[in-house]
Amino acid sequence: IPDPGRREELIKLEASMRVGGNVRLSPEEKLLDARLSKLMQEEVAKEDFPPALHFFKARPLIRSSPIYSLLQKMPKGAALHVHDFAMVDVEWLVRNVTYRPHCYMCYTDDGSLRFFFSSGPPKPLTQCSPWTLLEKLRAKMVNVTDLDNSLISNMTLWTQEDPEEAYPSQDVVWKRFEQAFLATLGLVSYAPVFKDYYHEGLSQFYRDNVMYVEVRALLTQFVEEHPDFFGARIIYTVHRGINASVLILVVKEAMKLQVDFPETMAGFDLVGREDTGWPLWYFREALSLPASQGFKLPYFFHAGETDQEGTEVDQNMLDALLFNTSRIGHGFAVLRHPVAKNLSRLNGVPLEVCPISNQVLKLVTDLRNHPAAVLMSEGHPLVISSDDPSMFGASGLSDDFYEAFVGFGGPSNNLGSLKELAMNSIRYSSLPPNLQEKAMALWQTKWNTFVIENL
Ligand SMILES: O=c1[nH]cnc2c1ncn2[C@@H]1O[C@H](CO)[C@@H](O)[C@H]1O
Repeated sequence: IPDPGRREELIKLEASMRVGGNVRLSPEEKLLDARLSKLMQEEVAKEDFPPALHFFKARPLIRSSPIYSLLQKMPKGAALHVHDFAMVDVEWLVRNVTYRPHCYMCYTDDGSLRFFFSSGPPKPLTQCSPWTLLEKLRAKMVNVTDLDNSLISNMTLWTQEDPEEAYPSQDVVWKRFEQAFLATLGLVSYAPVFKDYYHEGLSQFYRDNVMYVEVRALLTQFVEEHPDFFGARIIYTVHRGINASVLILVVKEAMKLQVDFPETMAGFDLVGREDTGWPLWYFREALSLPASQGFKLPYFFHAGETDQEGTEVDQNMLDALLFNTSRIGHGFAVLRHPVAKNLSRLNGVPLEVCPISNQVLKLVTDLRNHPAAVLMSEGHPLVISSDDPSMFGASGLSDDFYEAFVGFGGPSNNLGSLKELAMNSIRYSSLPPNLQEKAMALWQTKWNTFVIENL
């Protein structure tokens, strides 16, 4: 016969193990926590429970939730997993960038877009329509809005259609995803646009109360204009489809960048779909190069962004840890790899969890079933990030924080969980210790204000 006292004890023990389970709350924080807990009860009682729905359908429900408005105002710390060309609202790219002079456009045979800035017509691309100057095209059109809307939908996965019908498989969604990146690339890799793009990207995160970003980006004048922003660092990346011999050259380049720009370079990573790319072990010679020369090149590997069991790629998490990765991008496969999971925990190597990305790219349907729901309950080191917000119709970090906070454990979470997640993002960032301390102190001040203002 269970002893009620013992039961109580075990429930408390579990609660103390969660992310944030040991955070002690001040009297003010307790008041806010009580309010939050009431809101959470109302949220989980909703018939259309947002984390159970595809984000494209859930977004209006999320955005009208009082929890979302709190999360928006909350100082969330750092965004540690964000891709370069997926930071800024696509609307901005079309309405601002494609209206600049010298912007050429063409359609590929499979209906995707390519752009190029050039003073005269660029060299024709194979399997692509002839280039047209957008300025000329728009001058001839009666309805430019339709054109602009079609450009927008070409550069994001966001759709009003049923997402399950639009993207029936991982193959389909990844193909569209990579095409959208290629379209964006032609706009953003033009130097004047590049500068504005990063400024705009950092602004979008800053407006969402994020104070530091780790991205494949250049430092801009943004920090001077916003002294309470800690800037951005670059994780230099290359696509995991390249040859092992080419990676040797790329890693050498990364080492050089690390020496030349120690304050901007955070380290190195490989990107692209894991299931169709080379496994990390294939690149072992190149990846061993820095350490074999006594050189410190921090790694931030994408690993375990797969639901395929037992493939070579499925070993990426363990290999990332063996190569001494500083963090793991995604780590969705973690529950199937107990040894990798223990190593990540013992060595304090956090997983960068990106809930909306995993849902849109079809690793999980209902976010309550995301592996990070288990990790949260065990107090595993993790941070929440947004991966490619512009591709998914998300904004800053708030949407992903909502999905994690409400979806991964719902009422088991409290203000302490949010506090710990935000602090984790600073603690696990690659800011050097002195800046980390400064960032944490500033974050604490912002947090106290947030608490008082939202009691
Ligand atoms: O979730 C992701 N996993 C792996 N690779 C990604 C993800 N999101 C974006 N990219 C990769 O980043 C490149 C642009 O920096 C894109 O081409 C895409 O391959």
